[in-house]
Amino acid sequence: MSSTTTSPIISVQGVTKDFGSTVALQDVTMTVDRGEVVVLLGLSGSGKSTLLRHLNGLERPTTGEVEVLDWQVPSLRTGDLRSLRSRVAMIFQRFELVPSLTVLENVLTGGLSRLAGPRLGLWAYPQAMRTAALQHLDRVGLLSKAYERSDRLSGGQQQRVAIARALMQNPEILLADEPVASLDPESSDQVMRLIREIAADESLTVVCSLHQVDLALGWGDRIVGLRHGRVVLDMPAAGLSKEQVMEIYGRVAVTTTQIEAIESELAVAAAQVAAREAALATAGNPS
Ligand SMILES: Nc1ncnc2c1ncn2[C@@H]1O[C@H](COP(=O)(O)OP(=O)(O)OP(=O)(O)O)[C@@H](O)[C@H]1O
Repeated sequence: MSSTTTSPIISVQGVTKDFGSTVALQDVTMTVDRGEVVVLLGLSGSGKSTLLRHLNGLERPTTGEVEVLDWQVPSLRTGDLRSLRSRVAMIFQRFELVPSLTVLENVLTGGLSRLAGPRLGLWAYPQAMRTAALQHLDRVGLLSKAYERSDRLSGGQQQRVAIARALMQNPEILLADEPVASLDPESSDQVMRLIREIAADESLTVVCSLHQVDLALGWGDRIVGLRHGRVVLDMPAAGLSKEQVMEIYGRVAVTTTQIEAIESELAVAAAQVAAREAALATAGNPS
């Protein structure tokens, strides 16, 4: 009998992140296997972006460990950090394209880390890179827009350009930070479907933050729920219903946060009542 064990491509162990008095992440532990498509699900402010940014070294944990592609991310210095980021692409809610550049030039910037220096203009890039950029644009269905200024495109199209730019890195991991939060429902569906198809075709590992339960349920292999910086749910998406997710969120809200707050308020109130009763008793029985 043979057994195979694969180590996770991403491992986050006991990560806490403070920004001054704000605790953005609290003792977060999660792993992602190669080829997995994981959704980070949580409300605004739950820590999704902060967690994603730890995975490519944009943030360092206050305590805890982050290992990605066998690198201990928080201790990486500039050169290794650049190597890590060339293998870990990221797309953002607001696309982060250069508005005045053409679509094709924007895609080409995704390959800059492979070149010795910055490039100005389309023809400054090697022919092979221009060909690859056009292929990626074709992949996202925007070949016909290659020579248009990127700010002339719709939001959904701009996000598809950002995906093509990410593909220029030949990444192993794609981080997507609320990639459809600025899009209408139809464009959102298109973009989410595209990411899923590309992940399968390219054997990409994907970690994507979302706040919409409906989108998350039909999409990822696994859902990791965050609330107030804590992991409150980590389950395969298959078979998980919206009610279950909402219920788990509700219960966690009540058990960990609200009950603690209510209990401490009750303790204060009880102490005040006891003090008042003692004062009244003393006033009523002067010795
Ligand atoms: N650089 C920072 N400085 C101070 N506080 C920060 C910083 N980055 C994040 N935070 C705080 O950390 C908490 C988590 O923020 P984060 O952006 O990770 O949440 P999120 O789930 O991604 O929410 P959203 O979708 O609204 O961005 C929030 O309270 C936020 O205000």
